[in-house]
Amino acid sequence: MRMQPLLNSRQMREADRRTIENGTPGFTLMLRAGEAAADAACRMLPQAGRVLVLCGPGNNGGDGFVAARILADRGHRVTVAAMKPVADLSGDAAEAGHLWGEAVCPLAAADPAGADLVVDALFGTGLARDLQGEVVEAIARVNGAGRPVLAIDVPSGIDADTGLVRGAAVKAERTVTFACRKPGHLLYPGRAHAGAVEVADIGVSCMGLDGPAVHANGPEIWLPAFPRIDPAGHKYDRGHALVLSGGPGHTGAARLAARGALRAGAGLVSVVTSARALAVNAAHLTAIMMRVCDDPDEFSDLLTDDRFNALALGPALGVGEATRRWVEAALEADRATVLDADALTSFSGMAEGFAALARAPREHPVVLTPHEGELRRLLAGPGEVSAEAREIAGRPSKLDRAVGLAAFANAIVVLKGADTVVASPEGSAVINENGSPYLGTAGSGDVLGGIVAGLMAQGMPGFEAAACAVWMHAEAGARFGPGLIAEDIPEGLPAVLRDLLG
Ligand SMILES: NC(=O)C1=CN([C@@H]2O[C@H](COP(=O)(O)OP(=O)(O)OC[C@H]3O[C@@H](n4cnc5c(N)ncnc54)[C@H](O)[C@@H]3O)[C@@H](O)[C@H]2O)[C@@H](O)CC1
Ligand SMILES: [K+]
Repeated sequence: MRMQPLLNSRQMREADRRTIENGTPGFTLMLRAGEAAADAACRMLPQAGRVLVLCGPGNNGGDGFVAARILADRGHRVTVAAMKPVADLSGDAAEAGHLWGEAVCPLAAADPAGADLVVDALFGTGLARDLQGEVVEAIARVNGAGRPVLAIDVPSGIDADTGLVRGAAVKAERTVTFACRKPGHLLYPGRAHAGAVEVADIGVSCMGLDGPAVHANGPEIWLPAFPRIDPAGHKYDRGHALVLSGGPGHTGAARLAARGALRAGAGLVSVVTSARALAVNAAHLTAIMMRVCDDPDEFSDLLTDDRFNALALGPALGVGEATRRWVEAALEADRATVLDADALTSFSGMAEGFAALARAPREHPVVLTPHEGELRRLLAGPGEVSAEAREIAGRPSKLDRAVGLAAFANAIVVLKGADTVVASPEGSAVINENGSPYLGTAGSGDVLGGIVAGLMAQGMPGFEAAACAVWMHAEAGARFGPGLIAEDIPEGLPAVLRDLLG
């Protein structure tokens, strides 16, 4: 299993530049890129057919001209429509335009409805601003025609770094990209626009580049750090996770999280419950134990016992001062801690105060698991918030928001969604892609927090535990499929673990 780096457009330009400096001409790279695109097009259209290639003004368009030449040589009827006449192109793209060597029609005349396949080579990693005018119209015609579309490198109009639509964006059935995928292939809406993404090796290395280390999430990231069971060990070697329960009527979330922690392999898991909620918790728990704490001071006393080594709190605790005090007690105790839901929302408009608590010197990791709304409420109020916090909340890119909050709070951040991002305070991140829409079900996030805590209870480092939990949670959910409810996710973990651990 190899790590899958995701390079942003600046890193990709740097990788191209280094390859060219090391002796491979840029035009050679373009020929390889164009050939890879033509190969992908032929797989989509195995019989000779009508292919419309749309070429932009830069090197993405250059790849398109090369692909057009190869497709025509292989017997397809190829029409090229371009934003600029070949005479106005420069550099490698001009050379590619000459290689095509046949008529080019203006973009406005392109007729996607009359094609069996559309090859989109308008813009790639060089997209620098929102699209306007005739390109937007052409993209609307392509998307409206309903013909299969192959995008070269990135669906045009998708920002390769953020996955956001810049004005308008092509909807592709497949995308062929070069060297490695870009964050915009995994982040929505880019992921939906890209369709199936294949990576072509054109002789450009993605390794050893400066800047953020962003990867696709997968076992190669965290399996080496996965806690291995000692054949001679016992449950006390595998940690004791505590999950805080809400009051009577709000206890289910904690039990879901606790079940996630136990299935993830924690040796012992206890639900911390008030005396008032004890009966209802007791009625529903068997392998999971209970501890009664009626206030944060009792919780602090409990935490003088250092066998309790991982904590999860937030879901169904209620928003307000009381929950803030439980969070303070948890953070002061310096255990591996997961904060979710109400534990975050209770600090709405108090981002600085929250960050000060989380940033206090500590030995054990803090993992925050907000969804977008919780991140926004934490960082942007309502209430007085610093310009720094507001700026992070307002970043257009999900990746940048996650990395920003991680640095701000000196915590690992799991920014949840269909394209969950896990970010470390140092700026590295993974983007998850094995999820399924069925995971968006009540209580699903509670189970996730519990899995993170369960892994950390076994000594797994915070970032790896978070990335692993996100992946296993998504995998269990995706395998279950339709009808999934949160209770099914912990029960799906043993099969996932069996496959992972062999
Ligand atoms: N040596 C290389 O750099 C290689 C690049 N390759 C291809 O080159 C692409 C990157 O090429 P470029 O950097 O030329 O970038 P693009 O071809 O993506 O687009 C850049 C051009 O579009 C213009 N532009 C940007 N945003 C615009 C907007 N909103 N409206 C109108 N015009 C806009 C820019 O001024 C520039 O002329 C990659 O995506 C890939 O397809 C491949 O050929 C492999 C090798
Ligand atoms: K493109």
